[in-house]
Amino acid sequence: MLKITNLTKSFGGLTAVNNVNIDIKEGSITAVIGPNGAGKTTFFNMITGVYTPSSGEILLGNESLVGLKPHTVNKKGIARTFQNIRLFNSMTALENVMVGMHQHLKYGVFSTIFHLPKFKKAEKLAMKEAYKWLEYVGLADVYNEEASSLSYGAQRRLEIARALASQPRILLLDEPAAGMNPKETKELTDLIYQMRDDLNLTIVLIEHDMKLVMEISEYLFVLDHGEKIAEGKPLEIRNNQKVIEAYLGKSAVTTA
Ligand SMILES: Nc1ncnc2c1ncn2[C@@H]1O[C@H](COP(=O)(O)OP(=O)(O)OP(=O)(O)O)[C@@H](O)[C@H]1O
Repeated sequence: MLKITNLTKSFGGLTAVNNVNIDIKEGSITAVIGPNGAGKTTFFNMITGVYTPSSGEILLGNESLVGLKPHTVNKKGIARTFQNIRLFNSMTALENVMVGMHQHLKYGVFSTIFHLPKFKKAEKLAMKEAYKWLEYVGLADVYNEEASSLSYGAQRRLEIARALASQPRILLLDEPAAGMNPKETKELTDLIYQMRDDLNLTIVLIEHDMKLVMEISEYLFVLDHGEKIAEGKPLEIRNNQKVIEAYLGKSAVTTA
């Protein structure tokens, strides 16, 4: 579904992602892992149009995403969450989800400014739809609370609801379990399965929580210093010498 070929991104003299090839299968739960600074977020930023690759190709089906702006990539069916939660803190949970939907709303600027009936009707529908997504991620009871007042786990769910509201086919989750307690992580795991199964989503996640990654991913790609050093099923990755060395350091492995 997503075919990434020879993808490279350099910042001045630093090559953050170096000639990486990754295929993401439709309907899969795939993880991109690697030590700090391996290039994982840069990789997501290229897929979502935040960064233009220095070279390489990103194909969604037969269509290239290279050079497209983030909102265009989103319209094509790719949504994401961020490593550092990016919500509108003083807006309610419901309003935050409505922001995620704006691309799909059909009223024009004129109707919006003058609050014409067309706008009001569209807004009502949008609120209903946004509420549905809050219900889906288990946040219906806090729909009217300010985002900043929600627990950390709830804020991460709210980001997911906002991403879902843009009706993606592929959802990229950047460290979704960061800062979560074990109960929240378990609930997140259930939600990820649920999204894949109910919504036919393809899910790609960057995650440092190895327990979660090994449990939930069907396939993994491992980056280290910008290069893909391994790919495979969880068990293969767990036993891969290169991966163990990347995480622990070569000296730690040889002296162990
Ligand atoms: N905009 C930028 N300008 C310059 N260097 C950058 C930029 N973005 C990322 N880098 C560098 O690229 C490298 C890869 O960073 P990236 O954030 O993609 O790694 P990561 O695998 O997501 O790390 P982490 O797990 O710590 O989030 C790092 O050395 C980082 O400092």
